[in-house]
Amino acid sequence: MRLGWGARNTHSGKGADTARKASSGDATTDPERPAAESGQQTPDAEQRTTDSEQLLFGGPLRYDTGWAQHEEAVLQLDFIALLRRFPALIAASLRLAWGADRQAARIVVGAELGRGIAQAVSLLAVNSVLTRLMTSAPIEQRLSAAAPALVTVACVLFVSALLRAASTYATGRLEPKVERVATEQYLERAASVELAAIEDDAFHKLLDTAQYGAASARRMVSLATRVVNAAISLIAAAGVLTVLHPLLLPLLVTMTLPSAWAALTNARRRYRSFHAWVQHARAGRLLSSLLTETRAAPEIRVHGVGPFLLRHFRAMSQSAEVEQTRLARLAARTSLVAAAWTGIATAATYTTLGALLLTGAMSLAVAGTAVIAIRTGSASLNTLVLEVSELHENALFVGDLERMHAEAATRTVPVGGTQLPVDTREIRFEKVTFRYPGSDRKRPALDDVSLALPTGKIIALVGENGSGKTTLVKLLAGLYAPQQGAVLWDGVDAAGADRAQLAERIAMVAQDFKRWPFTAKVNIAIGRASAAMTEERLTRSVADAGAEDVVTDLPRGLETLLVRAFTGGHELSGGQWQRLGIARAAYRRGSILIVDEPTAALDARAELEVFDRIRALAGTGQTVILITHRLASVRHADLVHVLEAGRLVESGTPQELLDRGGVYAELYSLQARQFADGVVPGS
Ligand SMILES: Nc1ncnc2c1ncn2[C@@H]1O[C@H](COP(=O)(O)OP(=O)(O)OP(=O)(O)O)[C@@H](O)[C@H]1O
Repeated sequence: MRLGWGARNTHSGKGADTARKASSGDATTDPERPAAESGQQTPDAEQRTTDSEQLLFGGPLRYDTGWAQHEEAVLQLDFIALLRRFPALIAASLRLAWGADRQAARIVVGAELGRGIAQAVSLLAVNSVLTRLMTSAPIEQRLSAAAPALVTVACVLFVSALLRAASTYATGRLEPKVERVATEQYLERAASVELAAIEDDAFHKLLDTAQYGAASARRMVSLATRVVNAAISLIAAAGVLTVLHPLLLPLLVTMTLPSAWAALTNARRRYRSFHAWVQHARAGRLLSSLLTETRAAPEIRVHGVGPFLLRHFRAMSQSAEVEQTRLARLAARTSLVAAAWTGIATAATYTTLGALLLTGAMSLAVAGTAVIAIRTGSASLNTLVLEVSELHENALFVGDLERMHAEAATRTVPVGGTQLPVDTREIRFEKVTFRYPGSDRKRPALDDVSLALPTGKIIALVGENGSGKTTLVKLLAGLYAPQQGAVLWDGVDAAGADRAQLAERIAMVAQDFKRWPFTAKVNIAIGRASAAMTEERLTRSVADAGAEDVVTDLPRGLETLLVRAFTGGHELSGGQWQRLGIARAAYRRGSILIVDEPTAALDARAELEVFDRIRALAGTGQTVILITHRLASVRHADLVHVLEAGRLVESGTPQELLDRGGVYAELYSLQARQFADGVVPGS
């Protein structure tokens, strides 16, 4: 049995094409080449990715724009592009650090610049020491001549140590701040987008990849520090080498190129693999959390779902392990090639030094300094290349975060807009047609619906499953905008209205309202999280919802934590939760109260009571939009709209609809007959 996540897998957009091209790269005889040079996946990798996609999604993954952009990002991981981006990377790290803590950023930059200069001075001082020691003068004279330079070396080392300590402290202070700021921005953006974006799988993938951006931003701080330090000490070593002999600098570069190539090749592979496997990783995490989740626990035990989930988890982990092994194998091979290349270049460097010494083109003192400078320089260059490639790799993840910010900005709930009439008398749906974004269903969820919702009344929405009732109230609450037609508040189109003002007026008990893992008190007061919590308002809301018994039964009353698996945690029944949900909506005190299936989990007595309360709320001037399948409860409604397959088929008072003998009357008599059958056996 397949798990079938990501059912919509037949995407044929531009992004999908790019991704398909990317994953069907030329099969070459060198398994490294496609990943390392052409940016294409190996046939092996392609096969395995496809296998995992089959396992996960029952077909090819639906790639989207994010993917195409990652392709570009991967292709940017070549040496020239890296060099070109170097200043931008350092600037990006600085910006992050500056935004998080200016003082610490100043200390890091100052200390690292100081350390680089200290390194150059110490190299020159070492050269001076060697030159003075390697003369033919008596040893005492040589030592006293070298003494000032030796003191300089000691002082420089001392200053360098102090600077290092300062840099370590400031970097340590900066890193968590950078991560916090980046994480906060990520969460803030994610929470501010339209509901449609959250439901869009392409945006979700972007959210997935971008979540690593904050940790990468944190790493970029210390990496940038090390890069700056290595760059300065490399410049110092290169300067000294050029002064000593012009041949030495190219030799130093040749020695270091192989590790640069290896680092970049491996970084590119890792990044590419990450993007190919990110949804796989999320699905794996989801599976493991299902196995430990309290709500899934009963079914796991009664239906024996555990082994099934475990089997899938194992299969997914194993395919991920295969990918890790592939990466490790390729990395080992690349390192081996790089090491051989470095060995040859090092031998050539020291042979050249020997030849220069033998031919008398270089003195012994200069050769000694050259060896030290080459060692320092190659160490710096190695560090530089490794750190720059790592910096770049992390910058790609920060790039994902920036892309997510940019995408989120285009999908954010708009701020400001037309003011809604203060005392709206009627909300009208005018020829509204709505299809869920990305939906491939033939018929829209709402199809050319025109209806009126007079305020201050109880209006019931009735219809069979999937007829569009919930969709209609979601449009009313401004969670979606219709593709055709308009929702008019006394003639003002809600599409251009101030969304904050619109939301302000709505209180909603959705079918699947959130059961927050907090105390009962918070679960109610979260209905208006921006307002200060007051006891009076809490007590009123509990009473309005008829939830007094629920609260009294709780071990610590409103202070009881409503989540199992935490110390002192308590679980409510479905009906008890439902009453708390209504209390939450009552606490919100919106002028329009939407209740979607408010009594589905209630017993007969509670149901009657809840409807009485809801009617009482309408009596205070609140508009109540009621969605229910229990038609007996609808008889007190002022107006009933009946939906069928996304279309409005009937409207009127309950009595009018019964008299008309249409859909409503049919559904009503069906329910009444069931009830009568139960009461009067044999009838
Ligand atoms: N988020 C969504 N994305 C895509 N399609 C959706 C979404 N929510 C609902 N639909 C589809 O829209 C149609 C109307 O659904 P809606 O939830 O409005 O029906 P309903 O009348 O409230 O049904 P029920 O009585 O079962 O709650 C259904 O065909 C459903 O599959």
